[in-house]
Amino acid sequence: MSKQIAIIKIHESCTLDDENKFKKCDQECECSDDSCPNVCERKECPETCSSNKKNGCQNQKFRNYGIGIKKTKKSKDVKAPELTKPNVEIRETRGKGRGLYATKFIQTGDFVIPFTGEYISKEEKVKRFEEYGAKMMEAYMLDSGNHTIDATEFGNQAKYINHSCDPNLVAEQWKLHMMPKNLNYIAFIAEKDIFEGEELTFNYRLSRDDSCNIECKCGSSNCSGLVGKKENVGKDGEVKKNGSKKRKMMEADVEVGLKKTVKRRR
Ligand SMILES: C[S@@+](CC[C@H](N)C(=O)[O-])C[C@H]1O[C@@H](n2cnc3c(N)ncnc32)[C@H](O)[C@@H]1O
Repeated sequence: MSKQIAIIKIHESCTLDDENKFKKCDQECECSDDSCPNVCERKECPETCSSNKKNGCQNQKFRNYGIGIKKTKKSKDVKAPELTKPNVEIRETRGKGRGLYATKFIQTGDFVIPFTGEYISKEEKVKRFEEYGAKMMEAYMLDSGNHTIDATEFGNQAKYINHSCDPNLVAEQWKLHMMPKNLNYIAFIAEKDIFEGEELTFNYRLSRDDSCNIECKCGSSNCSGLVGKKENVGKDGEVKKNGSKKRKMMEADVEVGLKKTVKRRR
């Protein structure tokens, strides 16, 4: 069995426009798009946010999935969330092993699924790779910035998301209320409308250290040929081979740390 790894590196910086710059997440705020300061900064709102609002707070997706729930004195008065399950299922693909598929229509900007697992250091990642390799086990890992998230033993369905050079998901880093500030949580957000039965994919963007020589079977017209291979982007930002303009922009976003926004809806 081969070792498997997915690495992402994402930089997010909130750029609220002048009108919303000094806005606070107050009773009027629906927390459903970037006009909410918390959503804009990719921070989940505190659970008490819901009870202050007529229509509830829409920025509770990790908590609704069961992540980051901590009982506090205040939270005794707040109803525990009814846990939501993502509209996805694992299926066998053609030539890529298992994959994750949509079981319902998913709209652009929707939160699809978080990536869960154990948070480990870079040193532990190297150690575990060797251990998994020795045991002929597949390793499922994602780089969250400060840590690597190891989903091999304790991950959710998100570990079965395959790579595509023309993906329909983007991985975002989020901070959760009451959770350590150095932990980045990862959410997969729909970058396009996704129809029932479609495979969910994201761009692995493997770093040079983690690059692999697996032939990419994503089937997209801008396929780079290898799973997660970084394209050859010149100084002028021009992709040297096999790159579409859209892909070039995404690469540039990552390289220079610009904001990559997917407009969120309710
Ligand atoms: C994180 S796993 C994804 C789930 C995996 N398909 C499975 O069955 O466990 C990553 C591995 O899936 C396969 N894979 C993912 N995307 C692929 C692609 N576009 N083309 C070929 N193989 C792919 C490769 O073997 C890669 O190492």
